[in-house]
Amino acid sequence: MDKLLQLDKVSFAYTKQTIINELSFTLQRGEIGCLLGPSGCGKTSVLRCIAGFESITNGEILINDTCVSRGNYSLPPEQRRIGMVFQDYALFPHLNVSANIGFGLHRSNKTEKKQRVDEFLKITRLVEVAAQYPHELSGGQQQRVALARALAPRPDLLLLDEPFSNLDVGLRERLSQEIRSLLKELGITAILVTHDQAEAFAVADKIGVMHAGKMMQWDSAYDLYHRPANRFVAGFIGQGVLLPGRIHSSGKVEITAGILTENIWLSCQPDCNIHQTDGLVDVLIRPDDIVHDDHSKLRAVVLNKAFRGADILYTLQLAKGATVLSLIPSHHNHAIGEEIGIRLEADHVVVFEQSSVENYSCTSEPP
Ligand SMILES: Nc1ncnc2c1ncn2[C@@H]1O[C@H](COP(=O)(O)OP(=O)(O)OP(=O)(O)O)[C@@H](O)[C@H]1O
Repeated sequence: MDKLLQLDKVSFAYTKQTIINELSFTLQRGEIGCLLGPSGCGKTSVLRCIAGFESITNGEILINDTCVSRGNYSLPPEQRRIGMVFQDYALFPHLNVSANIGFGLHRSNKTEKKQRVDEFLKITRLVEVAAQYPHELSGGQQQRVALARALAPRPDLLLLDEPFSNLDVGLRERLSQEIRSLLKELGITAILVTHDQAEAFAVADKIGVMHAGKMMQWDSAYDLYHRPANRFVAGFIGQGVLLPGRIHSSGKVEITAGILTENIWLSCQPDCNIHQTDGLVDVLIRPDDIVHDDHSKLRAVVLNKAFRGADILYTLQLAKGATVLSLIPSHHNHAIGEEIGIRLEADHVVVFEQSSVENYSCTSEPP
């Protein structure tokens, strides 16, 4: 694999307000990356810097190992070989579908242009509506036109800014999977911006979780969920609760809320000093770590429940007062206030040091 895009300690400011703060990540050729984070954390600004619409204040952006942006230099957007799909699609209303798709092909002759437009009409399943205008199309069709228009000039990199946000949930899910298949088939390297985790998980190979202009973690969906680098990522990705715990000198972790009968082994990074901090930690417990078991001695009271179709997400209160979440198959339909049996079934847990501002995330592994 080779690097297609590299951001190295990129910073960007509007007037004096820092918007992006020493952000770094790398995307390999053919990979799909996603920037995920709360509103205003700077996701769109990162795309605009990569596209060359904004000048960065520090750091470097490289595409195909060539620097396109640094503090005092910015290659013009039209020379970056980048395609963009915006939230509102930005289709030209006075041009029909074919003309919209062909818009960026000004370097091709007439025959080449027609061939390329026909190819992308087919790829994006728009042949039947080729002569129609944007206002005559559904939201999903408009989005496919925007995608075809961005892909037709064969860019090195495709940037997608919240491309599904105007579509209803069902269509979003279907189109996000369709787009992933299409990009993979064509071998296109792409970055998607979204604040929807399900969308990021469905489309991306690598996900960057951003917070206040900083990259909190750039990783696979699996590692973001199971090995979050800090408390922000642990709270932002998936669901779960942090329960107080204690690390024993044996290297095992105990959850003081009393949900463990046996302690779990813990393995930490070499630079982690968690064992020297009186062993006080917060242990991340995910809803899938707590299973329903009628025979368990550990009892919990149903505080709340959210029906999810196949499962119900229960909020449960333990005897010692702590609250946990549990994802239980929905045929186990318990009433609020009912007491049920539960047990912890976790292959691994993640812990964070309680006392330090620094966040150490340690993951337990079987001995
Ligand atoms: N033209 C501008 N002038 C000044 N500040 C701006 C401008 N555009 C964006 N900002 C600020 O930059 C910050 C990051 O905005 P950006 O749009 O990159 O965030 P985002 O993560 O994409 O947000 P959202 O998910 O809401 O689209 C915000 O605080 C925003 O107010």
